[in-house]
Amino acid sequence: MDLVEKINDLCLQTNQTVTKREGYIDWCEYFMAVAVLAAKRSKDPSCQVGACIVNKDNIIVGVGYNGMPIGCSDDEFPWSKNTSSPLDNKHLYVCHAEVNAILNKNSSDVKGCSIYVGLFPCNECAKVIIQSGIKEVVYLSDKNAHKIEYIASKRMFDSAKVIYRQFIPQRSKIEINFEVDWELTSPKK
Ligand SMILES: O=c1ccn([C@H]2C[C@H](O)[C@@H](COP(=O)(O)O)O2)c(=O)[nH]1
Repeated sequence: MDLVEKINDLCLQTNQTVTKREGYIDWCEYFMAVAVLAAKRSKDPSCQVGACIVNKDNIIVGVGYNGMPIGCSDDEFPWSKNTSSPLDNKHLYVCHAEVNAILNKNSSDVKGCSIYVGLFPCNECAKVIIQSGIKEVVYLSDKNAHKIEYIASKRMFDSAKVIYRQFIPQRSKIEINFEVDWELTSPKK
């Protein structure tokens, strides 16, 4: 319990005005955290990407991460790249996080939505993002900015008027603790 929570707890016990909790995460942190959490489902040993699509009402309408297509076993299909045999390269098979998030949508479409992604989208994802009507891309890392696929993404986004902006975290981490003591956090009866 932090100081404000302790004061509020005291206020609750003595029937005094209680102020709202501090330290809560804002919308952008929340959506990017969902994308980062989704990435933890990825089986790709070298790069885990997550994506979270949000509508204008701040409702999450799709989440995805990079993985093998349904029915293509994570244990049978390759996770290597730079292989001598091109057919053993993961890039031929993996569905990208952005595409999975769009395909997983729980709304009729994703027009006008924003997509939060760990990694700036490649050119193939950029095409799908544009065609789906997504209007904003918020990304954490642009580590591939020098590669032609990513230069092409920006060229297409600029032409199609899809806004892209980097998410600059105001905190280095958000902790998820499954061992919450609900007795301590619940208001007293
Ligand atoms: O926009 C993108 C770009 C890449 N991915 C996925 C595809 C792969 O599983 C990894 C990239 O692997 P590397 O080892 O860095 O080549 O990321 C994606 O989901 N979205």
